[in-house]
Amino acid sequence: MPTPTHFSRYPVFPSDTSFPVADIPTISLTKLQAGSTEESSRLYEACRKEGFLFVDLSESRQGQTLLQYGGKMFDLIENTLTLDQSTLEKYACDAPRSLIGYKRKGILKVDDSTRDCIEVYTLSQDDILGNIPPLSNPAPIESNRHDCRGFFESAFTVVNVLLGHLDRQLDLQPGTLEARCALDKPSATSLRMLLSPAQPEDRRINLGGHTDIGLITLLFNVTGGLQVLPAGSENIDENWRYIKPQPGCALINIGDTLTEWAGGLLRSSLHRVVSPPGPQAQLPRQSLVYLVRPEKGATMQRLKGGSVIPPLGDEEDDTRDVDSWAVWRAQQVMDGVLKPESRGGK
Ligand SMILES: O=C(O)CCC(=O)C(=O)O
Ligand SMILES: [Fe+2]
Repeated sequence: MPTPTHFSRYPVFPSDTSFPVADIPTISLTKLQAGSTEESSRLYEACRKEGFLFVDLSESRQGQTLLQYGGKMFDLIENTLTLDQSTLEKYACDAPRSLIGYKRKGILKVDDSTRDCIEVYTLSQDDILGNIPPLSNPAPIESNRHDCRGFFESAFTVVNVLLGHLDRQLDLQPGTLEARCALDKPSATSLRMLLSPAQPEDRRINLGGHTDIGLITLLFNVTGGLQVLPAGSENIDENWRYIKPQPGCALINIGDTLTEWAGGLLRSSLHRVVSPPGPQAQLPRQSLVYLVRPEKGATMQRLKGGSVIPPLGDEEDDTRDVDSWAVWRAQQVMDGVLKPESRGGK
């Protein structure tokens, strides 16, 4: 998570059993950077079994840089999403075609009778890094473009360490996964900044169960509220588990596209956001979600070569373009047609 200062602003995550916590492994970035085969196997196991893991950034220089930028982005969420509604509406996104820009509360279905209660501002990586002509964003973002760039670059540096180990574990040529999402390649990669209002009286779902569409997600939050449905559990309320934020760590989860590319070996897990547990619900909740998507023009086709990813056999290869696939899926989910569920994993 960003810095201890951000943690100290909130009551601690309650320890009573009415807020059951998921068992999520913590992997050391320093050990991965040093090439530890044991840590690499632990990473791969977590990507297959839970689809979620913490990466401890605190001992690594690159990790600490990311923590610092994460802290700055947390301040930016507050400065941006507390602007008045009419200012934010000028940047309204064009969902589901594109989520870049501002999303007000209530656009997404949580279930048949309820809508989401999260405000979101989504920043395009291409915009911040100059892969496309600049877009217009609210003033707090425009005056902090330099820090936004620092966030994207340092977050990708960390993600790239993970992708390098996944190449190795999946018996792919070194650099295979990075080459498909490199920073200078136009893509739908984005940084989602989320803010939910305080909801002390209300134990409700803020963002319905979903899987992330892209390759891999790096997430920072300070208060609880994110929940995962553990592998093998039926989708009923009692089975959902909270993910307890860990200081000095980023939370990572595998997305649908990487699961498809790897022939289902990795797990894209169903997750959702509910009111923060206990006293944490008295304050607004922020979170920062870096969603890595493949380069434009890539397809959903399974990665070939190597001895680990299973060959296709009789199944048909999915030649759809990644971005049109994502828009199609987002529309299905928004309309409540497609019931999201976990994919892949062992
Ligand atoms: O707010 C969170 O903790 C998670 C949000 C999330 O899952 C998403 O934006 O895809
Ligand atoms: Fe998500």
